[in-house]
Amino acid sequence: MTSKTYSQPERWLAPVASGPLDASVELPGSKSLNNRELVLSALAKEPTLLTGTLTSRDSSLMIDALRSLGTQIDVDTDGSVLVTPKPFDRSATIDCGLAGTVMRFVPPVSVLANGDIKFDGDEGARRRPMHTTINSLRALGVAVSDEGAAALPFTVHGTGKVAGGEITIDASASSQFVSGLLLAAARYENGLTLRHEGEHLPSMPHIEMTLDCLQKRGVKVSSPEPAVWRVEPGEISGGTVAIEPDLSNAGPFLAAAMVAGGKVFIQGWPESTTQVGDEFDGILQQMGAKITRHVGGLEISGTGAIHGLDIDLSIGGELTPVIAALAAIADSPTVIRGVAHLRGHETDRLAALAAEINRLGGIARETADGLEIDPSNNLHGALWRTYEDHRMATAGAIIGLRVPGIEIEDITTTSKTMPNFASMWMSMLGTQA
Ligand SMILES: O=C(O)C1=C[C@@H](OP(=O)(O)O)[C@@H](O)[C@H](O)C1
Ligand SMILES: C=C(OP(=O)(O)O)C(=O)O
Repeated sequence: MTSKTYSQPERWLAPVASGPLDASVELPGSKSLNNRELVLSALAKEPTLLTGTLTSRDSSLMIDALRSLGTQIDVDTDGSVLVTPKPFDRSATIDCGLAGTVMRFVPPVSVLANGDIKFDGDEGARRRPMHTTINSLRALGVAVSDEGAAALPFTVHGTGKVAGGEITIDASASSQFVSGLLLAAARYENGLTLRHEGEHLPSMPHIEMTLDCLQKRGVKVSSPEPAVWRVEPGEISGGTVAIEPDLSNAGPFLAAAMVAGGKVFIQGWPESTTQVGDEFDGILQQMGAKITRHVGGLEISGTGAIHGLDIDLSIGGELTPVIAALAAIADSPTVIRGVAHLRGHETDRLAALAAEINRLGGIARETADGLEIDPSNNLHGALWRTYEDHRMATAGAIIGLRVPGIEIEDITTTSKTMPNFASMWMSMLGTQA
């Protein structure tokens, strides 16, 4: 399982923008919402129809994982997905690929199975932090066997029910440890009171997204004090749930308008959302963009001028590669702070971004919890390594709009959350005046 790749690696020469853009972009569904709603649908008391879903490696891995537990999932050609909950009555082997949402969300669900559920994933997944998930399941009284490394692979020995109650975890390395437990907790006999004690708590909006998804399905949730959450035991409703467009994946397209100049309209930008990608609005304005919200979407326009900034991105670490790419071609220095946990993402993103920006003749330094990036007059084409990371590939494409000759090592890494990235990028450029 560990050597499995989704598709053959494919080099891709990033296209240079030859003029200002005038594009309208339709994004695929949000990975974070999609995979939360798949989990909640499998745990619900009745079927759920999901519309506007994401079709990508991470969503397929989640569908396969929930099917392996027993859930019936019917995928329609129009992109809607009907999830019919069924008993988790069997043992199973689950491939997490490189998906944080699968490796952190499915184990707390699998404790409800009557059987042994084995989890493994890509080679890179075996390096991602999993100790908090494993420790938290043990704290709930569930037997988990690992190979001593508190990482993938491991097996959850489900008995069909869990008492729940109160546990304390350290979620410094990922908010997904919190979200995974909260998503499953309404099905624990006594619900769950979850307390985080640790140095950092990254990605708060993702935790708020989890609470919001639960609440919308009739689950009683609360946060009695900071870093403490309570999920009452109870039924999870089904019905019809629409998945919003992925605002984190809007990042490269928004950045494109700033690099090439001109404007890009993102279709379906929600008026209100729990997605942290909404933060691009304020951040990119600080970097020089003009943003206007319209009914039905958001429009960004740029002039090609990009300014550096000093920013704490702890609330949205997954936005870092886009900001770092813009910083590499900005006219003033950038400091990105508060994202030490990015070292446990698809790859060590701080090391990867610094190495690749420097390979192009840029000036980037890793700090303990982020990056410092200075303007450079020496940017040139080179290989841009992708480290199996979708956001490394799209970051390279952003710089490639300005700097000729950037070859993306493997563009198929974008299949993790946006398999059509390359063709969407080309059609956006096809609109150049
Ligand atoms: O819950 C989620 O859907 C996510 C939470 C965040 O994880 P971390 O807190 O590990 O950064 C984010 O980076 C990831 O892309 C998706
Ligand atoms: C960190 C990310 O993914 P994952 O859900 O695998 O953690 C990401 O998409 O930026």
